[in-house]
Amino acid sequence: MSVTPADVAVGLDHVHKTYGTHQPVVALDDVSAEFVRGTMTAVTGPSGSGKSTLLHCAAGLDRPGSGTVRIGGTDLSSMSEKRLTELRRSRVGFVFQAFNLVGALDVEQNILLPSRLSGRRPDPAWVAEVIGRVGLGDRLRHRPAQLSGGQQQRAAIARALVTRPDVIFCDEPTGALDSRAAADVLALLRSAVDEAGQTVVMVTHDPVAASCADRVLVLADGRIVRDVPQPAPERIPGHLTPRGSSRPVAIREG
Ligand SMILES: Nc1ncnc2c1ncn2[C@@H]1O[C@H](COP(=O)(O)OP(=O)(O)OP(=O)(O)O)[C@@H](O)[C@H]1O
Repeated sequence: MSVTPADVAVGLDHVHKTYGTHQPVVALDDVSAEFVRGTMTAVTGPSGSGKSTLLHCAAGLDRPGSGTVRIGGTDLSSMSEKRLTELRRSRVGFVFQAFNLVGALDVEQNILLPSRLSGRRPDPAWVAEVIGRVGLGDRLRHRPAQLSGGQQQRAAIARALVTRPDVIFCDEPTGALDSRAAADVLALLRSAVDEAGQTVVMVTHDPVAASCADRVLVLADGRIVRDVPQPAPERIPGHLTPRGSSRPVAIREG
């Protein structure tokens, strides 16, 4: 099936990124990739291969030295920092290994923070649905430090979902979690793709997480060295929603 420009949620075209000037490190070396709407892509590869740099450039958190990045057809290179921030707030969600919740705010305040920052009042019914999906209805008044790692990551996913972003970028979302909590997080990300049609781009070292994606990109030395569609389904944990299924994903409460 051919991909039209309208199908592309995020596109990188000949992206180069170098750090430092005296002894420059080439982090991305002529990377081109298209992330299709309504799909989950895992980006994997050895330490230092450029995964986080790719994610940061694709999400508009960092600017490439050359090449172009497009989100929903909008070229980020000519945008001012202010417009880039607005675009990130309205179109992009982030989930990080370290959760990045604000310790002084409770769960509900954390979940609503991106909406507050963008000055948009989210639909209360949608907020309730997101909170229900991540199974944190009875933890809304808790601070992040009072939650388990898995609960904190589910709060971070709710925070990413609440603005209904086109794309959710994840950097090692299961890296700090045990296997059960990781499975819950992967199920939530999968349902964002399969049920809400969102696009997930996930950096991961975890082969189980990668096997939940529709496609795996492997980086080495700043280049894409493999592009694997449909990784082996037998490696997908049995309790996750299979690709293409519309079955709801049950998340444990608590
Ligand atoms: N701020 C920086 N200054 C200098 N070099 C950097 C910087 N950030 C990354 N690098 C270098 O760029 C290269 C790619 O780094 P990057 O963090 O993207 O790799 P990674 O694949 O995500 O690694 P890991 O799996 O260890 O997180 C590495 O050689 C790294 O040392």
